[in-house]
Amino acid sequence: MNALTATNRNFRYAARILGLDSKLERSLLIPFREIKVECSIPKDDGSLATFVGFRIQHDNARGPMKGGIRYHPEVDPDEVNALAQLMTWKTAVAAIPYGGAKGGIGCNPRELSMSELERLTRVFTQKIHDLIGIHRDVPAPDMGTNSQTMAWILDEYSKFHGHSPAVVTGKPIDLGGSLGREAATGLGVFFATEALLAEHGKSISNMKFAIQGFGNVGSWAAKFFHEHGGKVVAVSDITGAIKNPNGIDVPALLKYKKSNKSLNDFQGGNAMDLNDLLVHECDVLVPCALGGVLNKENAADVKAKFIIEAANHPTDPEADEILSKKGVVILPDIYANSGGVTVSYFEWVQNIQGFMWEEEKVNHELKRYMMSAFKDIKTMCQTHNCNLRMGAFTLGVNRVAQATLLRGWE
Ligand SMILES: NC(=O)C1=CN([C@@H]2O[C@H](COP(=O)(O)OP(=O)(O)OC[C@H]3O[C@@H](n4cnc5c(N)ncnc54)[C@H](O)[C@@H]3O)[C@@H](O)[C@H]2O)C=CC1
Ligand SMILES: O=C(O)CCC(=O)C(=O)O
Repeated sequence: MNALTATNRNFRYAARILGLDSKLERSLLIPFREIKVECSIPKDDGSLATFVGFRIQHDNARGPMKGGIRYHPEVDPDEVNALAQLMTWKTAVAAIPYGGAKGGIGCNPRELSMSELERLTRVFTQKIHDLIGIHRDVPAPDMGTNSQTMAWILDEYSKFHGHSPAVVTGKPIDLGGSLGREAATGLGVFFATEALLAEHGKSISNMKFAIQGFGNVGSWAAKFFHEHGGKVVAVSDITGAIKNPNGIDVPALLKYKKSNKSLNDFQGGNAMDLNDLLVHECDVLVPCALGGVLNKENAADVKAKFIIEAANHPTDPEADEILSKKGVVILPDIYANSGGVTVSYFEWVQNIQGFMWEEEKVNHELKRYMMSAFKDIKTMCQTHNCNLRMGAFTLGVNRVAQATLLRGWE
């Protein structure tokens, strides 16, 4: 199912549970602004390459719009639209004063040189600079982008508007980035998993984890699970997948990946088929890569008892139904991966304050926000007798609806 259809369906279901007025429902669903730009750059060999960039600004009732920028060949307007909408509900679930947005460029960053990536990022920034801003829309990294990408956006934006560190988050520390932001999504995933397992009388220790994606989110999450006694029994990325029933030595894998840029031929496990990771024997499945990976084709074969949605919309509604019938507990994306945007908020606050927090304070505050959101979601689940996804959706949608009603339309 298309990402936007799936996200709209979840939103409509939540709106029905909340009994939202149909006009308000329509107003919340339609994005505030959709930006599509042509980005042409000279390649290193002198030839011209043209890419299409998007920034979808979904909603700003609760504050400046916030969300990452993705570089991936499959970026399309519907997916960016869905991801922008998810950011609106996510920032509301996290109770941070933002709306939602998302951006992306349809490109394969693995096939572009550093200087080509820099030119592409600068051209994209030139096209959107007057529509983003510290109190308007604040980008951050997502799949295929990182702190270097944010540094280029900051530099290009500052040429038009003066030095503005708070216009992006997930920046390098030397440019005003926050301590703890790089690890934040993975650490938030760890706190969220700990809270969910505790509800079920379990702990991270000795649970078996299968992790799809070993980039920013997946590698940090794996590190935290491993450090707390979890057994990471399978890991995959775009280059391959490995398994080890006794638990992979995650620090050794991190070192291997850093020097080899690939998981292939890692000696601490056996190679397995990429697609088998999602149905591998484990207690906890943690998708940390693309959307829509759990669908009606593979949901019935999932062995995990818990799914932690570290990626955005990894489970489509058809899979949701199959998995819930099997009794699999799913911790939804708009809560599970909200640690990233929460520490982005701390970064923005630090930039505005002109004051840098200790990493310990960042992580302490992150845990506090994650625990508080979990409690709020559980309350919604009890109030509306619904699962965790609808608990999170009703929580987020209700907060945005209240802000919208309070502001009015005049
Ligand atoms: N970076 C962040 O702070 C946040 C990221 N997310 C979400 O987490 C997910 C991952 O994002 P990042 O880690 O930032 O991206 P990344 O670009 O750092 O890493 C993505 C990983 O997925 C792997 N991958 C791609 N296709 C794959 C496939 N078919 N099978 C297995 N692995 C595959 C890549 O090789 C890479 O290891 C995305 O859905 C993103 O939207 C959500 C919240 C915050
Ligand atoms: O850190 C941020 O502002 C956004 C992170 C993001 O794109 C996401 O949570 O999906």
